[in-house]
Amino acid sequence: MLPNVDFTTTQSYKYLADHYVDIAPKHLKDLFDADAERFKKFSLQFDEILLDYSKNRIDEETLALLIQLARECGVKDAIDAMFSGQKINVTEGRPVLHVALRNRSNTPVLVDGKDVMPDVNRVLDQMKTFSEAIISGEWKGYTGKPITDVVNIGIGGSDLGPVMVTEALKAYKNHLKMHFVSNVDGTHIVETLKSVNPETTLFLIASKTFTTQETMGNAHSARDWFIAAGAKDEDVAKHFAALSTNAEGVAKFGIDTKNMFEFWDWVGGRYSLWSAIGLSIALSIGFENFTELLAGAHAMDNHFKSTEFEENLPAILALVGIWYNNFFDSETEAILPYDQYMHRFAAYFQQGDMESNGKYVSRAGNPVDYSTGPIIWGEPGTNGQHAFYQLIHQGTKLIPCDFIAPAQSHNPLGEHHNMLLSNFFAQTEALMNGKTEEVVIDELKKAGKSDEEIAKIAPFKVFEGNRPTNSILVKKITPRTLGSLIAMYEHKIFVQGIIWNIYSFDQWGVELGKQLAGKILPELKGSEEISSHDSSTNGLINQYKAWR
Ligand SMILES: O=P(O)(O)OC[C@H]1O[C@@](O)(CO)[C@@H](O)[C@@H]1O
Repeated sequence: MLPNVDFTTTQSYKYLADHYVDIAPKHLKDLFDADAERFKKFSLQFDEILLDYSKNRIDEETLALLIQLARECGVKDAIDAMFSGQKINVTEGRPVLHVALRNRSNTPVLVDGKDVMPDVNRVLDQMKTFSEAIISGEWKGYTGKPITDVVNIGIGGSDLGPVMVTEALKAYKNHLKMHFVSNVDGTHIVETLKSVNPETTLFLIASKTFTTQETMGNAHSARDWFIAAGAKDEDVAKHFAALSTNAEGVAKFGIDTKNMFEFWDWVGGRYSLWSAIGLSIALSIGFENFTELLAGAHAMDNHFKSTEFEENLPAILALVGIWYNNFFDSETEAILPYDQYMHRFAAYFQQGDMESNGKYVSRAGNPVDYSTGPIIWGEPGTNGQHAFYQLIHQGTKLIPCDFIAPAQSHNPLGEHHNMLLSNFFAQTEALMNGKTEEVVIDELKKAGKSDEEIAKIAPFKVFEGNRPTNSILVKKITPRTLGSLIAMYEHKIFVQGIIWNIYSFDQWGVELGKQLAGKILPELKGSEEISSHDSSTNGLINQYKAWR
């Protein structure tokens, strides 16, 4: 099973705490000035992905101690436990095996003594056959027309992954128009249904549990709309498919289980885009490209489980993140893709990271007394530069940032890509070097400012710098490199959870709100005053009922 080590009691943690005192006062500029080989020492390449982590507040001693920390916390054993199908999702009694979904080597993966690969491949074959029939137009709707629009109805891991990937790989998409409905707010389904024709629309009801309130509500509304448009119950089979682990729930909803694409309870929702939940991806970019996505992730899996931590991209990202989170007290991490197609990448890892490591109870069952999962946020560059970079450059908070960019654009147009990449390079350089008062004053003098004007404005134009970043340069965002990138971040999250001694695989924290919403929903019917809650909740509910 998983190790149960309080990392703050390890020898390497103690050494790191001492080392922090030594390295914290050093400026990144000085670290670079002192070592011409710094970029070479602190960068790694995996296939067509370059990770430059040299603009971090580390030296070789820091890295060695962080790697020692990973070893003392049993990270390698934990990796082996995950890949071998041990039930490391202890609070739900399940293995954590999204890696099996993309195990293109087809080496056996045993769950309760049974190899899961035949089932994984059966569903992949079913996805291939189905997606090819829809894409080719061979599959006809109830009036004999081919499908033109696909509406994926799901939320959380049943939405964020498909949305992020189909957007990131838009350059590979075919003629099918993809739509994603997730919010229970009626606006989401109403606005979507305005733009589609019931005769040529396929609905994918994506839900691991097939009980999620938002998804079931939207699914029923879609079905009501479909029947109200003139279709009959028997036509549902031509226009509704289910992606789920819950065959009983699917049948109860009225979807033919022939149109069900199953996956299993050892697939976490936030790790499910590689499973049947990825059917919308296969429909959007074609099954072959979907298998390329799987292959890229599989390549990263092999790298992760077989590479020493010194050369291990997910491990390095994880350890550098722990350095800031637990020694510099940073609270957030920004993911900044300089690629408009990757505009949902940060949002995807808000669930991936925060639902995994947003935990305060250790694997021993006790509240922890240290910081765990960071707040993940971000927007594509260069837009972020015109929104929140002010705070990253001159705010009082340390915000480690991951800058991601492709060397090749899918839309080469004049100087655009050079302009984009010039900003990608310049921002991490500026965050590292800053701008000294001396330089500011010199610039103001050259601009003809008087000494009095300079004295007034100079302090506001100084940049401390010393703000850490990772730069991830990808040759081109393709299904394969995207698969590797996503898996790299998944494994980074895994390593951090192991070191923080928490369970990264359940999500009990999302349950309480759902339970209370279930109690409040019936109170919203009728017009009587509500008094069963605290005065705030009662006041809000009663005002809502008065106004609606
Ligand atoms: O796929 P489903 O079972 O409908 O769950 C949707 C999402 O709901 C959760 O918040 C769990 O309740 C996420 O973990 C999950 O991805």
